Amino acid sequence: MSKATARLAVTELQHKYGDRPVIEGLTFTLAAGQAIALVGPNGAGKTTVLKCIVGAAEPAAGVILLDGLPIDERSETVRRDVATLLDDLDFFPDLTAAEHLDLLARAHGNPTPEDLVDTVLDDIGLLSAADQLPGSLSSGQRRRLALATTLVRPRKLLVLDEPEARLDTAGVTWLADRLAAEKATGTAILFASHDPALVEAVADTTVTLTPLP
Ligand SMILES: Nc1ncnc2c1ncn2[C@@H]1O[C@H](COP(=O)(O)OP(=O)(O)OP(=O)(O)O)[C@@H](O)[C@H]1O
Repeated sequence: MSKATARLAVTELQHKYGDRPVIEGLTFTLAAGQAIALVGPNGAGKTTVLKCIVGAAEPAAGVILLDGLPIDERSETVRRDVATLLDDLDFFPDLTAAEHLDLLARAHGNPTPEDLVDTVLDDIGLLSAADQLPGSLSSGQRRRLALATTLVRPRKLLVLDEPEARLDTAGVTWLADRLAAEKATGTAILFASHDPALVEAVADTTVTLTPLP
């Protein structure tokens, strides 16, 4: 795949915490409509790579290009095109599940998101919890709501850290189908996962990281 056509191109990425290298010489390209899974044991550096890509961590070296341009999380284009779910989200305690999604969709330029919000809530199995406050949702339901935030906004690249976390079996099956549908509409997906079945179902390419000595 040529770098010119890659949605995301990562070249010779290096990251250190203090003096300790965690990522060294990582290179991969991700095309529109494709998915790459980052796999490897705890501490291998998967989250660190994702953080470098979304600007939450500063690489020590390397180049990260989104559609051929250096990725800059402050740019409007990047904020529009890259939908990210890394950690658990902090929700507003006094906004319902539906209001969170509504707010996010409007912030990303959709003036009439009601139908979309209903569809996504239904899709993610939270329609009956639409009017609940985050504090009254189960941890799995909160995780579903967090995933839903990536689905009510524009996106060309989805960056997900262990999206399967806290989902039940049906939820993981839904997630695999949903990510496949995302790919079919041209979204590129970079995700870290410890679930071999999800990786098998979604990833076109697997990048295995190993902890550095
Ligand atoms: N803020 C930090 N400061 C110092 N070291 C860190 C920091 N964050 C992560 N590390 C270290 O960097 C290494 C990679 O961590 P990272 O979270 O990227 O791994 P991971 O592959 O995502 O692990 P897991 O599968 O447990 O989520 C680990 O050794 C971790 O201890």
